[in-house]
Amino acid sequence: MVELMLRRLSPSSGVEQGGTATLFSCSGISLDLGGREILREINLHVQAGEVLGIIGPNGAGKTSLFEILSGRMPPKSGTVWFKGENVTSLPLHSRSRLGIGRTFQTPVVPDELTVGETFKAARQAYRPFLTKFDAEYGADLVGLKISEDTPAMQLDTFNRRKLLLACLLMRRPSLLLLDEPAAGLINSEVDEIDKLLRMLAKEMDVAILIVEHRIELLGMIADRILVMDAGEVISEGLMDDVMADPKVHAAYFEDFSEEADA
Ligand SMILES: Nc1ncnc2c1ncn2[C@@H]1O[C@H](COP(=O)(O)OP(=O)(O)OP(=O)(O)O)[C@@H](O)[C@H]1O
Repeated sequence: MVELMLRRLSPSSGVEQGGTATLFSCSGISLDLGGREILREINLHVQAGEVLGIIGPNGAGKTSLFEILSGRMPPKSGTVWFKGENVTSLPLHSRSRLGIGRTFQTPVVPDELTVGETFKAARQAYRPFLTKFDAEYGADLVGLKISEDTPAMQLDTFNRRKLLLACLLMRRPSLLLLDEPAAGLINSEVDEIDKLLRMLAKEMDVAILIVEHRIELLGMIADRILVMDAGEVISEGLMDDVMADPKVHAAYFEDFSEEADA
């Protein structure tokens, strides 16, 4: 009992941090793959309605971190907390049920299904099964205006991203893990994603962790930025502050000079 209380009151449990209720957090996350250290002692936290942007040069470990936070991969060590509970050992589908939704860099849609069938499969993916109204709610939120009979494979990148996001949103998640949601989009589409994410966070209180290379998008929507390099967090804070951090300059500058030398 005492241990449980300590767990609940511990800052790393994410219940109370800096005077604000933390919805989701991780502490001491490390990961090895193929005999290499990929992540080392990562800590982060996010509260309801907050947008945390994650940036870093290629290979910094951002996607690997999302694999762990979403439950697709176990860490070597460390803990993931959601709504005050330790969810480190829960797989992806169990975390989805609790209210964690994740999107991927590449918006892969089902080969053989239409838009309507994709929604149906998502509605029935796990209990509680959802209704057509839930699917319409998700489609309305993202502004998806495509006939149900359209094969999902025929959708362009933007509508694929919208379809996949709608399938997540119809479950009313309280946390979204978004891996480069603007990749492959043109500027007007990025603006639409920007508005949608702001609405989800600020009007619907959804917490968002977003990995994104487009600094201008993050500058508009992120409340805080966390910068990763070579598997570690090297800077954290407001966008202007992290961009002025010499460690961040060094991480990007060294990467670019290595690319130029190659
Ligand atoms: N299955 C794996 N086995 C071995 N190494 C891996 C594996 N997956 C990723 N890595 C390595 O882990 C490191 C981090 O990769 P990761 O994709 O997480 O970085 P990232 O920051 O998301 O990069 P990008 O911005 O290019 O998407 C890279 O060096 C990558 O080569």
